[in-house]
Amino acid sequence: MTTKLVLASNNAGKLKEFGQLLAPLGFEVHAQREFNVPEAEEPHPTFVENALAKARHAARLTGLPALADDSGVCVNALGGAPGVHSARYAGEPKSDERNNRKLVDDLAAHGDKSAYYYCVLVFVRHAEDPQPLIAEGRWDGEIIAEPRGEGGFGYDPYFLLPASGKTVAELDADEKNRLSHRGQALRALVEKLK
Ligand SMILES: O=c1nc[nH]c2c1ncn2[C@H]1C[C@H](O)[C@@H](COP(=O)(O)OP(=O)(O)OP(=O)(O)O)O1
Ligand SMILES: [Mg+2]
Repeated sequence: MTTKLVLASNNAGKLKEFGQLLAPLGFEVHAQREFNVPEAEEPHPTFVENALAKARHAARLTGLPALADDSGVCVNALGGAPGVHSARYAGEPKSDERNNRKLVDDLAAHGDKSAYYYCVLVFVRHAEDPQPLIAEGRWDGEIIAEPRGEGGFGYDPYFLLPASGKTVAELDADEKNRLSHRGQALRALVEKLK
């Protein structure tokens, strides 16, 4: 049986990746935009609380099971910033270009460029689900000052994978999904759905 679910995100990059990751698994996936679900508030200090808020919001407004992702880049020399604030690091309106510029500027004086992507996924069967399924993923790398590559989204052109010498934006979609924080989290979540 195929499970129909709503993806509680308006981020085009995430939606594309979830489409690729979920397609082979037999889910019928709909973006929340198809149901005119407005962006949820994300006021919380943790990824898991924000992901839960997004999932409940989409489930409440659609009556469907919902999957939400809260994610970001955490930079060690910056005490874990931008972290949960990654999407709005350089303020409103959200802008990947300004976020990336601010990140590079903020890191310029630091020798330690190590960072990691972090993703929490929350699945709720309905808005009041007392047992949300939760999974996480982490992906280590370093922040570089000059962008490279055209793939991915967000911070990817500045996120270097030292093992391959490539940025995430230089990976093809399948490679990114195999390695990424989001791919890891989704595979862990799917195990819990079984
Ligand atoms: O694989 C990734 N490659 C590059 N950048 C990424 C990735 N994963 C998260 N990120 C960055 C983008 C954004 O600056 C923040 C997520 O913020 P986050 O609030 O979870 O998502 P969002 O507001 O863009 O869309 P939505 O809340 O509708 O899902 O972390
Ligand atoms: Mg957001």
